[in-house]
Amino acid sequence: MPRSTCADGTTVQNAACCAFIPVRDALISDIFEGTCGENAHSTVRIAFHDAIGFSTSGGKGGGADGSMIAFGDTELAFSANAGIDEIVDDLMPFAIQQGISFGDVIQFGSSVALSLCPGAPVVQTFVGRGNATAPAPDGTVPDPFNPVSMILARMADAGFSPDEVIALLASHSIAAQDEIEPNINRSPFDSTPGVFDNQVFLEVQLRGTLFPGNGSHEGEVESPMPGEFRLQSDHEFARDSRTACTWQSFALNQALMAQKFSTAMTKLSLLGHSQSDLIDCTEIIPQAPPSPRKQAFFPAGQTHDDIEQACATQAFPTTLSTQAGATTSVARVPEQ
Ligand code: HEM
Ligand SMILES: [Ca+2]
Ligand SMILES: [Ca+2]
Repeated sequence: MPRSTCADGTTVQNAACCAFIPVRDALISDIFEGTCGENAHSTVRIAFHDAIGFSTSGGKGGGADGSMIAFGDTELAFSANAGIDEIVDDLMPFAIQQGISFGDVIQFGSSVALSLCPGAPVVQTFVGRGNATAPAPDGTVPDPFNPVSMILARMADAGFSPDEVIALLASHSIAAQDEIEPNINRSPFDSTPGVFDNQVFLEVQLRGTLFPGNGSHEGEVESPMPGEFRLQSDHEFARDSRTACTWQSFALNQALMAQKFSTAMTKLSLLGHSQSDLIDCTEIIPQAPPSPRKQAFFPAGQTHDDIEQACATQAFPTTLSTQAGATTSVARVPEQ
């Protein structure tokens, strides 16, 4: 098939992708403000919450269909979706103005958001989703206080293996909480929330010693450093025999993490769809800048002694270095 030339001079395999070039540019400038900040993070989160309303055995929604926006009156009232309303307020009028479906604004938007986060992989990205016909029922999105078995069972019901779940949790490298403890909103899950690195896998493996805010809350456990917030579910995934070795493998290998995440994200974005019904527009997704480092580091003041070894078959290596300087508080992600 001959390549088509778009209005801006870009050539693409499928002419339908031309229409998404101005959409991409407007997302970057108007929604994400050119940075891997709150709105980029929230768009990756809604990509999960919208898509996971799906079961391989049916009856749990249409997957990556934009139902989180189209049926927001229903789905945004579910407690696991607390806080998602903010990004819906941005993406809903944007999609209408651009003339694209809610399912596409979420999944295409997530891939574009990732392109602003240094270290993130390009995610194979499809467009052409139709409109949602019904809301997802409550209970499809895991809560951070759910036991590992329960989260793995829910994810398996949607078609994901334990290894794929851990790969998707690389997203918590560009993440913060607002809703569990609103007093310390925007407190991140790792010390580098603007970088898609593997710090979250290393830092969640460190011994928890403090609560960053005012004591404990449901779904929260102690974190290793001031300002950092740790989800109970992340903590348990890092220590459960079913997932600990995969968790550690990502702490030790950023390239592996990025590659497994990318594949799992594409799978997520296709829930409820046949790939052959959609159009592959990956070639208009920009490549993110590289991560500033190739290896994870111990935050200042922490060493290998602070690792809670959990993988039974491979010891955490002693080769990673400690960041220079005194322990500092992890800064909140600025509000957008
Ligand atoms: C599997 C179990 C998971 C649980 C229990 C979980 C739980 C949470 C919680 C409680 C928050 C904080 C929300 C708030 O208070 O504002 C959060 C944030 C986030 N989650 Fe997850 N999550 C899971 C999986 C995922 C997956 C699979 C993705 C994407 C692929 C994802 C992406 C994010 C992102 C990007 C944020 C940050 C949002 C922001 O900073 O605005 N999470 N998650
Ligand atoms: Ca959905
Ligand atoms: Ca990070």
